[in-house]
Amino acid sequence: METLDVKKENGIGWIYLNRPDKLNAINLKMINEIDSILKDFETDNEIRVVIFTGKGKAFCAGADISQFKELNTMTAWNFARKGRELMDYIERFMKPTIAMINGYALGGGLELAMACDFRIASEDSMLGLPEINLGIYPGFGGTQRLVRLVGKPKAMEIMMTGDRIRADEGERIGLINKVVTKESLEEETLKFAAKLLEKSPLILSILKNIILYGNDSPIVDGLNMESLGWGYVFSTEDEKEGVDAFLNKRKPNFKGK
Ligand SMILES: CC(C)(COP(=O)(O)OP(=O)(O)OC[C@H]1O[C@@H](n2cnc3c(N)ncnc32)[C@H](O)[C@@H]1OP(=O)(O)O)[C@@H](O)C(=O)NCCC(=O)NCCSC(=O)CCO
Repeated sequence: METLDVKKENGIGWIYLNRPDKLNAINLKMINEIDSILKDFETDNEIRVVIFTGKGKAFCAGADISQFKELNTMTAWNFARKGRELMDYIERFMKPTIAMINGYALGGGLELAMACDFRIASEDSMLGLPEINLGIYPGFGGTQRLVRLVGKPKAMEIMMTGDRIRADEGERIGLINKVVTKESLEEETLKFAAKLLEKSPLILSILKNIILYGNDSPIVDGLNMESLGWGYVFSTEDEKEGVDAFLNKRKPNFKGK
């Protein structure tokens, strides 16, 4: 991979954005490489959680601005569409995803983090959607996802001023799940991932699906999906295992079946 470093370890698929000299700015090559590695992780039964992070001092400083001079209406639209489709894929990914934010998460970098299920940030991280300062606006889903995560007034302030916020402010407004020290970032992220690894991967996928699609639907449809799915879950081996383990006072061993 030209723009990524990838590793598979103890059930976790790691995706390191790897253009540190450009603060891991996202170009078309990176979009295609993330898409390709996610397809591999999706079908690899050993991988149960995916973690995104950045090499060097940044998580990701957004889309690669050096490419912008060559863009016209058609090619810019196409680039935004490709970026957005990747973020949609990450959001709908069958397995839990975590953004381990190690520094700047700006523009497309924050949009990538927002497409993940969870965001754990080091205390020195800075977050923002500064596109307005370039005379553009967020194009990888930020205009929609930030509003849903933090509410309209804060989202409008962040996007319309382009101001950066610190990780602790991000946690306060609900954008970040957990802020930790720089030194403990990986350890804390692994601790969080370990909780997910203990659960049934099958039931986690179903639950994620219901939360996401339900959130985009009228509540009556979301509630209906919930109860239908709840019934379905009782036909799985993992439900039998979980209940049996509880009743017999032992730890469950979920198989994802
Ligand atoms: C993140 C900032 C504040 C860091 O500033 P600083 O520490 O001073 O580091 P720099 O010298 O600025 O950056 C080092 C190196 O990386 C290049 N770079 C940084 N960001 C980008 C980028 N987004 N695209 C391309 N290249 C980038 C920078 O040019 C330097 O390269 P040299 O060759 O050494 O000159 C600061 O870098 C910053 O503000 N970056 C831009 C953040 C931004 O506006 N992001 C939004 C992009 S648009 C977008 O994401 C559309 C999708 O919605």
